[in-house]
Amino acid sequence: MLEVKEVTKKYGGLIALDSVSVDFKKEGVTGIIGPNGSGKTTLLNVISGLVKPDKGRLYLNGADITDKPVHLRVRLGIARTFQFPKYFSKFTVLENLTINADEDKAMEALKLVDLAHKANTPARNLTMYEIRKLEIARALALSPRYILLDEPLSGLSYEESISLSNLLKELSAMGFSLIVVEHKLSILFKYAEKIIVMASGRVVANGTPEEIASNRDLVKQLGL
Ligand SMILES: Nc1ncnc2c1ncn2[C@@H]1O[C@H](COP(=O)(O)OP(=O)(O)OP(=O)(O)O)[C@@H](O)[C@H]1O
Repeated sequence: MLEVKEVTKKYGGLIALDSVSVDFKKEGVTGIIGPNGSGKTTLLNVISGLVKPDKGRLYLNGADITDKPVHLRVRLGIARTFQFPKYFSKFTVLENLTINADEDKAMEALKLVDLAHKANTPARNLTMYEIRKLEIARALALSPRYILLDEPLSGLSYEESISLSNLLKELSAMGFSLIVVEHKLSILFKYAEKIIVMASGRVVANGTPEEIASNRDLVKQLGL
């Protein structure tokens, strides 16, 4: 279990996270939703170790990981993807993975996302859909237990979004725990088991997709 306990992060006078507490179980898909600027990406950054909280602690299976740097969190099983994909366009798909993983692990990960046939293609020749899969494969090659995904469907067509969400569902069924920041709610609500709603740096609701969608006041208030 991954636990975020009363985490606060300020940027100058702006409170990006305001005493956020939330638990993530080991399996399944948790969606994080909320208006622009509500703190979703900052929460992923704090969990992955890119951003250090001003207050609060993070625990992985009971162990305090608050002061652990990114690479140690990766070793403990926390990997991520980015809203704006980070990859080396001149490198091949496989080379983009072998920067951080051995070739066997990298090929295994590419097979999981159905990108093995593009292993030797330079990343610059990929479509956005394939780049999103490359990012997921790069996370998978690190043998994670948790994968944090920041808007994985961004820039994809409806059909591509459905395909990618099916892939995420499969990964979840294989035992990976996914934490997904997403704006495409109708698709997210079909494959997430739990939804966390953020507003102004706080968790304002959490529940099943059905519970959140039936909370009309909340949906209206947040413009979701
Ligand atoms: N590095 C930073 N420096 C200053 N302010 C920041 C920084 N990162 C985030 N913020 C601010 O913190 C707040 C929360 O940002 P965050 O990116 O976490 O929101 P978000 O919910 O992910 O938004 P979006 O849906 O637009 O991606 C915003 O007001 C943002 O401008």
